[in-house]
Amino acid sequence: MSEKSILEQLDAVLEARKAESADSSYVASLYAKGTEKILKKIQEEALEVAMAAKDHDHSTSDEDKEHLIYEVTDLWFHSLVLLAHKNVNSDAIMTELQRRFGLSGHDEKASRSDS
Ligand SMILES: N=c1c2ncn([C@@H]3O[C@H](COP(=O)(O)OP(=O)(O)OP(=O)(O)O)[C@@H](O)[C@H]3O)c2ncn1[C@@H]1O[C@H](COP(=O)(O)O)[C@@H](O)[C@H]1O
Repeated sequence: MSEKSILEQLDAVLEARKAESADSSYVASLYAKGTEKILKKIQEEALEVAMAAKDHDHSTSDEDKEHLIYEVTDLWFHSLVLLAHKNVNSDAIMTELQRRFGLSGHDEKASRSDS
C-alpha cells in the first residue's frame, strides 16, 4: 500500500478536528469562529506572503527564502482549513489543477463561462 501524502494526512486531521473542542485544537477553534474568521486569517496570511515576497525581491539570502516558504505554507494551511470547513476535499483542487495542466493560462481564461 502506498504511503499517504502529507496533504491526505492533513485532510484527515482537518476532518477529525470537526469533532474536537476549540480549547484543545487551533483548527477546531477556527471552525467554531466560522467562515468570517477563517477568511480573515487567509487575508492576513496573504498579506504576509506579499510582504515576504517583496523582501525576497531585494535579497538572495536563505533566510528570506525560508521566510517566504513559511508564509506561503501558512496561507496554504489556512486555505485547506477553509476547504475542510466547507466540506471540500483538497483532492478537488488537485483534480482542478490536473484539468488545467498543459492548458495555456490565456486559453483557459477564454474558455471560462464568465469571460
Ligand atoms: N499546519 C498547521 C499550521 N500551520 C500554522 N498553524 C497555526 O496557525 C496560526 C497562525 O499564526 P498567527 O500568529 O497568525 O495566529 P494566532 O495569533 O494564533 O491567531 P489569531 O488569534 O491572531 O487569529 C498559529 O497558531 C500556527 O500554529 C497551524 N496549525 C496547525 N497545523 C496542522 O494542523 C494540525 C491540527 O492542528 P490543531 O487543530 O491545532 O491540533 C496540526 O497537527 C498541524 O498538522
